[in-house]
Amino acid sequence: MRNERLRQEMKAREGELRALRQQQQPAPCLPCEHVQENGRLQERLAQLQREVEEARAKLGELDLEVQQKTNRLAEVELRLKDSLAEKAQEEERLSRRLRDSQETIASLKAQPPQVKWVLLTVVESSKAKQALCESQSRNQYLQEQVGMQRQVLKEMEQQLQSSQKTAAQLRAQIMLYEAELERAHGQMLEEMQAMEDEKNRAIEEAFSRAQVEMKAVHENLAGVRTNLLTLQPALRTLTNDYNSLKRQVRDFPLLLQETLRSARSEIGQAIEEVNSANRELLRKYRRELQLRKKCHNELVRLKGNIRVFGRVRPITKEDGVGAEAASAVTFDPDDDAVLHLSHKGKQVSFELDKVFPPKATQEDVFREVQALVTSCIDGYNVCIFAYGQTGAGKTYTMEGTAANPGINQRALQLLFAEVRSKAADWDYAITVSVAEIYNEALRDLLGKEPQEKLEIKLCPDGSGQLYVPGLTEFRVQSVEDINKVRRDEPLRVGTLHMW
Ligand SMILES: Nc1ncnc2c1ncn2[C@@H]1O[C@H](COP(=O)(O)OP(=O)(O)OP(=O)(O)O)[C@@H](O)[C@H]1O
Repeated sequence: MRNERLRQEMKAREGELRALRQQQQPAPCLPCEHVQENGRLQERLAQLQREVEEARAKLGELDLEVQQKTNRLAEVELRLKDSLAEKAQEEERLSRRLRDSQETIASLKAQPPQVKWVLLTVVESSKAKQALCESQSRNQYLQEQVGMQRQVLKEMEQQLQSSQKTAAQLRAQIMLYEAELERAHGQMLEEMQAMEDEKNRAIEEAFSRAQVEMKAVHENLAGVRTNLLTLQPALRTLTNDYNSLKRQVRDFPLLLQETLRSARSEIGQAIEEVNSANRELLRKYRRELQLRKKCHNELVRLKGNIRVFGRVRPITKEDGVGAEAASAVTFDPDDDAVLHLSHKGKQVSFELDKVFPPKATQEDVFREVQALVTSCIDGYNVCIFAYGQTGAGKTYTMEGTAANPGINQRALQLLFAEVRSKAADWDYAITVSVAEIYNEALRDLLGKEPQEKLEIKLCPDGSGQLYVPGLTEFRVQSVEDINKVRRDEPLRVGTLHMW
């Protein structure tokens, strides 16, 4: 009963396992840890099934063994029964023969007195003699018969005794057989009980293991289900995204071809436009270049290649006091190119390209030279330098102050502004070098060895240009870069070279 119940429970668990496996099968999802966990659970289920199969096979073997032993026992019992029946029949037959013999003996014992009387009467006549002879012979025969019967009786008694002995032996043997049978039966029952116990134990162990595993499987399955439920929206979103991406990928070559075609035509059109614009710009540039060169040449022709400006600074307390200090320099109100200097009572006049009076501002001075800066950008060499006695205002004019910068700062601002405005069409490289000529010696003020004397040489390209081999150059991108270089080594001379 218990085995049957366990079998039914095992069948029910197997059914649950199959149902779980079927539930797990249709979940082809993305490769994730749940799939791996499913794989592990399936392996575990397969292992449990194998264990159940093994237990079932073992149970079948035990059943077979019990069946064989039961059959053997039934055979032995049957043989014993047959043997007992045979013995009982033999005993019955012998008893019957013994009874017959005893009856025969008893009947023979009852006959003798009649025979003796007949013998006496027969002696008197021949007939009697004959009868006597016959009786005698008959008597003889009967006696022989009696002897024979006695012999038979004796034999039968012996046979009976031997049969009784055999029956006793058989009974003892039967008892032995019965005892042995009982013992074998008990042993068999014990073995059957042990096997039954072992089988039950194995089934219970397998069942409890299966229950534990089933519980774990259920828990894992619940977790997997929960994860699947939480993953389903994400999976749906991913599937939608994937489908939309697939559509995009499918349509992409067409879209790409279309886009490339339109881009090509746009680019071709743009290139054509740019080319025509470039051609137009080039034409304009060449025209402007020619115009500028013409202007420059005109300027040079009109103003001369070398221009000399005079600037009279305001009177300071270092100039002394008095009328002489105040009236040392006078101007012609009608000509800004003439300067009169009073020297020892005589007036000396100087004619220059332009004279800046004390009231002239830094902007006024720079306006006069700023065309030279643009000439520098156009490829002409320009040199602006200040000359004068100590305190004449060279540094003020060239460098100026932070609040009121001079030619240098303004020229650099203009230079970089011009370069920036042309940056789309031109590449400019601006470098800074600072050199000093003092007592006929040329020194590199930005070099590592400022005391080292350098030389001025003619360019070997035959252009007639001068250059200083080994002069340190710094590439600069802005006015601030130049000022930084100059902060490290301030210009000692108020001179600006551009080339
Ligand atoms: N146009 C001007 N307006 C106002 N102040 C000026 C002007 N020119 C020069 N000064 C002032 O005169 C003084 C001397 O000028 P500055 O130092 O420029 O002379 P310098 O020629 O460079 O002298 P040095 O050769 O000795 O260096 C300075 O205080 C300067 O501010």
